Amino acid sequence: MTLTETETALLNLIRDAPLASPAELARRLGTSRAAVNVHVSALVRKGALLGRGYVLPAEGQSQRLVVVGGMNMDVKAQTTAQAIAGTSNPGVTLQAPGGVARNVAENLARLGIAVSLISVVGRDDLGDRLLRDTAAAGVDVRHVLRAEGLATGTYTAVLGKDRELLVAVASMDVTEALTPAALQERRNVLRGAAWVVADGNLSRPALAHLLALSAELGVRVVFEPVSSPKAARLREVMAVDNKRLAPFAVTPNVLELGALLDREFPDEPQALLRGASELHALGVSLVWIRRGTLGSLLSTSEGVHELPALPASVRDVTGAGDAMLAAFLAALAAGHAPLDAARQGHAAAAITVESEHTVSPLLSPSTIQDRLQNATP
Ligand SMILES: Nc1ncnc2c1ncn2[C@@H]1O[C@H](COP(=O)(O)OP(=O)(O)OP(=O)(O)O)[C@@H](O)[C@H]1O
Ligand SMILES: O=c1[nH]cc([C@@H]2O[C@H](CO)[C@@H](O)[C@H]2O)c(=O)[nH]1
Repeated sequence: MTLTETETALLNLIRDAPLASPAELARRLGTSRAAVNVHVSALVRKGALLGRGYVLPAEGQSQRLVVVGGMNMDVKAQTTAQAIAGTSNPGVTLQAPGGVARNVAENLARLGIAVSLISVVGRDDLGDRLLRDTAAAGVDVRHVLRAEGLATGTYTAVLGKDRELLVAVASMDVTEALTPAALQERRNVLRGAAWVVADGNLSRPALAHLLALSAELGVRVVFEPVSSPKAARLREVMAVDNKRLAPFAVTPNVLELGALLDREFPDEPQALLRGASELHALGVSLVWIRRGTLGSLLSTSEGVHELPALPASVRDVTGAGDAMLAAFLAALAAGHAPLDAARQGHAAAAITVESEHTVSPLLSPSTIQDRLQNATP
């Protein structure tokens, strides 16, 4: 992270007087309030400040996160014998609250982080259940929109007898109701957040608006692509104005990396790192590429790291990436360095793949620590 002379001077002033107003900072720096706002945004983008209110990163400091995007009821059907296409197969089904943004929010709450969810459900029984279950897990759901005349989203996955995904259908038209205007009405929820997580379920206009709003408020955004078709939305939004709209961080798997950069990538470290460098050149500071059982690659201005996946007895991989992101952010919020935070992310993913639920009810700071200790040779 390289700071300009003015940014360094401003950071020192903020260290001395964390509660000084922008006007006061402008006076001491001999510049305008507008210029202070621009420098503060740059400091947040570079990770030197955590957000507006000029909060500096500090060990153990409690922070609030906001997650924006999709919320579904997941229906997972597993065939009990080898699946036969084009006919009815005997099997078992399980319903569990899902949706990437909702999952990330629930995992964060389970890890003790104060988290608000901005999402949308229909005015129906599934919506009631999702709101009730998500609130019970500790998420602030007061800002979830209830769309009139639209059904709550569902994600229906068919798994084969060895629990591999055969096909899945996401029915999420309701997400369109999360418009730029709906996000604008909720802008005060974003103010002062340590991070905003945006998922790829957001429509292009909503994503563009959220990125612009977060830049204006000086809040860092991490974009979780969800799937390769949805990842392409960020590419299209950034093509308009990548300097202003690039998120601070992105967490694609290999296919989604391809969609972000509009070409295919082989799952090889050198090729993936070239992709990460291209994203850095577009203004993304942190790129964390997921490689399933091969682990992940983390690329920041501090360097590049290859991380292994932790051993696990897999029951259902749904939601592993969501838990991994949540544990990573929870660790960053607690003052850990990105590499250590990423290790905690892999431990959370291992705990999640062992659960039949999309969010493991066993996830907690202590189960993550146990998992890491057991994984150390
Ligand atoms: N079969 C597996 N065995 C052990 N760990 C796994 C397995 N699949 C995934 N994981 C763990 O979960 C992490 C996230 O999974 P993956 O890399 O597939 O990301 P993703 O495609 O974003 O996940 P998601 O299924 O949530 O969309 C992996 O990096 C790894 O730590
Ligand atoms: O298009 C989408 N497909 C799947 C999901 C969700 O992904 C979760 C697993 O990572 C799962 O809960 C599903 O609802 C989504 O939010 N959007």
